[in-house]
Order: sequence, then structure tokens, then C-alpha cells
Amino acid sequence: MTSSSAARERLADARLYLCTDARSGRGDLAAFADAALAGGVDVIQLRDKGIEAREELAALAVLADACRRHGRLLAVNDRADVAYAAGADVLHLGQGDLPVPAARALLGDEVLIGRSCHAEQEVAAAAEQPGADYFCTGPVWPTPTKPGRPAPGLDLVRYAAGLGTDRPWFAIGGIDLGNVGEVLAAGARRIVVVRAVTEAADPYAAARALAAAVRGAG
Ligand SMILES: Cc1ncc(COP(=O)(O)OP(=O)(O)O)c(N)n1
Ligand SMILES: Cc1nc(C(=O)O)sc1CCOP(=O)(O)O
Ligand SMILES: [Mg+2]
Repeated sequence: MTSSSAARERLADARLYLCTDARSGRGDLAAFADAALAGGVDVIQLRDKGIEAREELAALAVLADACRRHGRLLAVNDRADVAYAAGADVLHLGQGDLPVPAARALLGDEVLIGRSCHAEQEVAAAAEQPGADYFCTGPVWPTPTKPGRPAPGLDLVRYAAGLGTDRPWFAIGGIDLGNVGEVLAAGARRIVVVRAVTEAADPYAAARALAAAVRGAG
């Protein structure tokens, strides 16, 4: 695990966050992660909803090695116990997951905690929530990766940008190289993607192009 002050500095500088399941890379998760991180992914989260904890820890060990080699952050989705056991840098919590104070009480100050937001009140709360290190707004567009979740769209991105908060925040949901310009024009400076990299024929090139687009926006 990266020290918490170094991890918070890396988070502040992060622009491209990737969620992947354990099957990316067609059986070679390490090669996939290396490619994505070399391309410019700053944070990599294991998001694999069906997986058992033992398998999840094995995949996290692979991602942790890759993150260590590239000096990037490793994130766990949903589960504080798994984040602790894996020595992860980040735990990501949705609105239906553990409340931030409960996760903070379990993990102490070492692990960064992020929060998903889908409405203005949730964004306003996450921007002020003690113990939350970052938040996400989405989905920007409806996405098969999160079926059935209504998309608040670019309006929520504009709302978050309008808060002028110092807390890092990311836009998520349906973002790819073709539409990232709209997300940036709406005021986001950080993005989260799944399919744009996991389903790319060349994950290195996909990450590189997205990272260049987001970093180019300032
Ligand atoms: C970085 C990031 N942002 C948002 C999510 C979504 O979290 P949640 O709403 O809890 O949905 P699931 O991913 O758990 O299905 C995320 N995982 N990561
Ligand atoms: C995991 C997730 N959370 C969302 C949210 O709005 O909180 S949208 C989403 C899926 C994003 O996948 P893709 O980049 O493939 O569209
Ligand atoms: Mg969740």
C-alpha cells in the first residue's frame, strides 16, 4: 500500500480511473493491467460483482503488483474487509454500500474512500462528507455496464463543476474517446471508464488516447 499522504497526492493528480473485472486481458490480467497503466491509467479498481472473496483477493494481488510497478493506485469496490485484506489504497462505495463513516471506522485514515453520486443532493453531500476523499457523478450516458441505472447526464457534471469544490471528483458512465470532449466541456477534469479500455483491442492505446484527452483539458 502507498502511504496515505502519497496516495492522496496521487489522487489529486489522477485524471483517468479504470474499473476492470478479473477476466480482462483474456486470461492475462497482469498484461492487461500493465498495458492500461503504461497507457496512463492513474487508478485501477477491481469491480467484479460475482466473484468470491478468495478469487477477488487473488486478482487484487495481480493488480497490486502492477500498480506498484507503475506507481499507481489500487482500488477495491464495495467491501471494506477486502480492501483491508488486499492492502488497497482506495475503497469505492456506492450509495447502497457501507456509509463512509462506517468504512472509515473500520479502515482508519490510511485508505482513501470514494463515493458514487447520481443526483445533485448526493453530490453536494459527498463534496462535504468528512472522510470522503473523492466522489463520482454518473452515469453521464446510459451504459450496459450498469444496466437499469438512470443517467443524470451532463447536467450532473455541470452541477459538480459549479460547486467549485477542492475535493477530487470524476465523471463516469458511457465515456469513450468519441464523447470525452463533451464531458470535459461540461467541466469534468477526471473520468472513470470501464468498456472504453476493457473492450479495446489495444488497451494501451485506448488508455493513452483517453489520458491525453483528459490531461490536455488542463
Ligand atoms: C470509481 C467508481 N465510480 C462509481 C462506481 C459505482 O459504484 P456503485 O454505485 O456502488 O455501483 P457498483 O460499481 O458497485 O455496481 C464504481 N464502482 N467505481
Ligand atoms: C460502474 C458504474 N458506475 C456508474 C455510476 O454512475 O456510478 S456508471 C458505471 C459503469 C461505467 O461503465 P462504462 O464506462 O463501460 O460505461
Ligand atoms: Mg458498489
